[in-house]
Amino acid sequence: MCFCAALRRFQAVAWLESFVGPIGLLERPTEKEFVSCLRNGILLCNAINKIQPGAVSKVIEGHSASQVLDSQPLPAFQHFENVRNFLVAVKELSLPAFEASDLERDSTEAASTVKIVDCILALKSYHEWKQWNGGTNGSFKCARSPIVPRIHSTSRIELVDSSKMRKHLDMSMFSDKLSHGDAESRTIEETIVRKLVDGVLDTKDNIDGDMLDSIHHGNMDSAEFFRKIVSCCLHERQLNQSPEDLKSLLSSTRNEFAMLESQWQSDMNDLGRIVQELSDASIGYERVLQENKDLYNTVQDLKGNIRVYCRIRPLFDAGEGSAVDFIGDDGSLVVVDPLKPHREARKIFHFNRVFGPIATLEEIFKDTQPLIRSVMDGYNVCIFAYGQTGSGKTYTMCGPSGGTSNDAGINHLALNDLFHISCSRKDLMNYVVEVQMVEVYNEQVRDLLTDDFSAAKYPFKLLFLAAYPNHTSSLPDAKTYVVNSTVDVLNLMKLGEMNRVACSTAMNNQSSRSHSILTVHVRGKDSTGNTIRSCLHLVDLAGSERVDKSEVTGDRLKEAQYINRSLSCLGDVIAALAQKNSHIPYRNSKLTQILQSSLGGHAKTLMIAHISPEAVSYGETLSTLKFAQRVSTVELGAAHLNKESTLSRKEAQTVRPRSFKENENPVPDLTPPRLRRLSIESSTSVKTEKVSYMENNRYGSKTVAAKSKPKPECSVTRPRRLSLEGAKPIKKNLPQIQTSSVSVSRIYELEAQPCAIPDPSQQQTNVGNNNRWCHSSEADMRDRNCSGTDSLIPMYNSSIPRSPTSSARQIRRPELVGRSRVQPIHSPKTPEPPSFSIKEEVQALTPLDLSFSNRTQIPSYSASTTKNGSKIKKSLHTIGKLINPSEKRNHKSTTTTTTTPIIARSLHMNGTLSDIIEGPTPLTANARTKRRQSLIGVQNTGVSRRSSLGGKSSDHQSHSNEKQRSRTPPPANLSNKTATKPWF
Ligand SMILES: Nc1ncnc2c1ncn2[C@@H]1O[C@H](COP(=O)(O)OP(=O)(O)OP(=O)(O)O)[C@@H](O)[C@H]1O
Repeated sequence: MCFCAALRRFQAVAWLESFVGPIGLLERPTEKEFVSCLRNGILLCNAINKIQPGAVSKVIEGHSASQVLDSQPLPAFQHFENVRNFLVAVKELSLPAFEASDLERDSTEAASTVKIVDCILALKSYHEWKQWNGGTNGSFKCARSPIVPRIHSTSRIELVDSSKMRKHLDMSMFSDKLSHGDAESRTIEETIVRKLVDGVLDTKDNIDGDMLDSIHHGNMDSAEFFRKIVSCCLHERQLNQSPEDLKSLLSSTRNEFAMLESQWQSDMNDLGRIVQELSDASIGYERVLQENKDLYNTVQDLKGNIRVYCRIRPLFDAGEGSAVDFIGDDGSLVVVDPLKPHREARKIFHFNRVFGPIATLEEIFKDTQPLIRSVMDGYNVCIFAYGQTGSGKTYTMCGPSGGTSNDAGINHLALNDLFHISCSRKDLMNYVVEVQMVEVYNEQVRDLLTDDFSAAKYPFKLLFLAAYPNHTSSLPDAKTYVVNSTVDVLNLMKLGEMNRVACSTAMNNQSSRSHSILTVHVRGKDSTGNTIRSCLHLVDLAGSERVDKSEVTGDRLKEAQYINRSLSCLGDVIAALAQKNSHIPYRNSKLTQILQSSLGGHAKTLMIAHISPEAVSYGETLSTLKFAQRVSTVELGAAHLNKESTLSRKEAQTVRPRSFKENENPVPDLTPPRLRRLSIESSTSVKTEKVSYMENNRYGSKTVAAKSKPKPECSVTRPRRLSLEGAKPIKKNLPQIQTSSVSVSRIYELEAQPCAIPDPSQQQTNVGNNNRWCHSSEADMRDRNCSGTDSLIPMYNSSIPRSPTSSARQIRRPELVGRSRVQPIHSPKTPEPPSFSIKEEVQALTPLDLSFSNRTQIPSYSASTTKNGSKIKKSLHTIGKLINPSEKRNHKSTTTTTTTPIIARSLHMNGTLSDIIEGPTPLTANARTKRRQSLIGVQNTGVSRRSSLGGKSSDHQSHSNEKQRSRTPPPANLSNKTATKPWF
């Protein structure tokens, strides 16, 4: 039996009944009943006419359905006419037809019935298509019947595939094959699937025609087709589910969803925990990195390394090869000789930062800013530009056009920043900024901010700051101007630049022939009375040059030799510092003397090494880079904070010795401590006492406070301070020092008391405009040996170019665009030689001043050294005891360092204070031995310890001794051109 055909038949009957009305058949009629019902053609004609009105124009009505069922034969013509008309109409609609004979009663066959059923179902599909489409859109394409059965026997059905060979689906064959075992199991499986497909096809009459085509053409295999059908059925079933089913489905879905949700929640929690852990780890890592960085910086700060930046000037000729091969973000720099890139190996250098040719001044300043800011916190800072001539030092320090506000250099930006900070902290602290500007030209120090350039003004004498702790300037004779804004400083800088010696050379048409030093002194005082004092050196060195390249002669050649020599001395100092030598040859040049506090003191120092990338400068570039690399290894020791608290000042005042008056200045310490030789651990306490001492000096008080609170770690400096306490008798003969002391203390007093400037007309153009710090009266000014005109600063027209000249720039009096008054603060004058009676002094001393008595007695010994050798020995012994008996052994070396020079210096205090001014010379062990021998009369050399600076022939031996001690060469003989070879 053909299950599929039967199903389709029933479907056709059901449709006919629903479409044309009751046809008198059961729900599932047999083939015979089905055919009989249709035989007269009336039902078929009615159906097609209903679909396509008028398709069969005349339907011949015949027997009723009951007559048909009664199997009464109809007249043949009637039967034939209706069926023929119907088949014609069907063919016109391009629907599958059948043969009229298929409706013959006695010839009922499965195949013919199938055709009739196909035709009826095609009509149904056409009707549905027409309804859906309205019959207007396209033409109806009838799906082909999936099966055209041919019945061979009652139990055998042959499926005809339209395109392929026939396949037998025979149940008997199926059962036969089942018994053939596994070999044919696959075929069986296929067969089963096909059977199922048949069933589905019978029920799913609305299956997409294309899908049917696909399976018939073999484009889709049966299994796939079946899967699609089943999923479709399942879907339908779900849609047709009852509300209860849906409810249960909903609740189960909800449960599933809740479960998924909780699962998702817990997964998210896990994920969150993991992300949190990762984030914690990453934050921790960042923190550790930051800590490492901070620690590294702290170590660097403690070591006090000089920071070194390198700046590369752009090529003048863009087509030329550059010596710079690579610039790394980490401060590495690779250079190679552009002329021999293959033969010469590349050289790698490392600095704190490297700025390429396109780096702007703002970028450089950004990295420099923290240093400058620390000036306002009380640290001394030195920034100096180094490099060969024409490499861009002046460009960096002063800006492209010499420091105009449009193109600001480091100097300008730094001062801008200082004033900005000063302004932002004005509620917390009152700052006072003073400026000095000098140049070192041919080993002479000249004030660039003076309008009096008579030769008598220079050379200046230099102070050793360590010997004058109450000074922030080593140049007391250079004019100091109080400034209130960057504009003030710019005006002063313009004046300084105008006065600076510059000329044209083959290497640079505006070559600076001197080292210029702009010094900014900062004093700050907060509401509680705490003060800070610091200074910022901004140094534009003259460039090293090869005289053969710069093609200079005459005066220019002499200048070049001086420049090279002083740079060579700078190199010597750097080398000695890098090697931690006991002797640092600061005194070999004025430049190193001035920079001593920055290079060897506890300052923060930054060197900006400049290089020219041209091939012709490759040799000098290498020299500069090597020098800079070496500088970066120099350890300065931790930078000192120059801060003083009110407490320490009060403490010092309460224990002030009875025998001394206010405003009496002690003799400066002759033997400044080598601060950088002190251990970092003790630096804080030393610093505190030092500051206290400094302030005491400022107010003319004494430093007995230090004595009243002995601290073992301060033993290095204390004896020296004690030794200064007894300077009162000497001070009587030092009126200028006394005056200057008043001046400095007045500054602090006047800070809170604005006072009038004597000449109101001058007040109008007062660049400094600093009432707080001006001098109170003309008398004061006279006291300070300062005339009214001294305080007048000519304001030069900024448009005046710094013209290159073939000779050293004459000190021109440029056009004045206005005269402004900046109140100069005069530093103390150079003290005059003391002349005093030692005996008187000894009598005047109290037991408290025993240390000083030792010191003051010593000059008398020096006068009679040969007679009183034993006294000297005794004196030395006493001094040793006074230092600190318990520490004498432990600090043997430091004690010697601090005391011996005092004695040594005192021994040679033969009535002039020039020695004091020039400061002490650190002594090596060898020198100390010699000195001691001379003291005890074993060997009296009688030589002066004058430094190489200004050393006269009488100092020759001392000089040669110094030469022996120092590993650095003596000052070159300037008359000898070949002798001026740079250190590097
Ligand atoms: N970064 C730069 N960008 C553009 N031009 C520069 C730069 N640096 C320097 N120059 C130019 O190079 C020339 C030489 O510069 P500068 O005078 O600053 O050199 P210097 O090192 O100070 O020389 P000297 O030591 O002889 O005084 C100037 O014309 C300057 O404008």
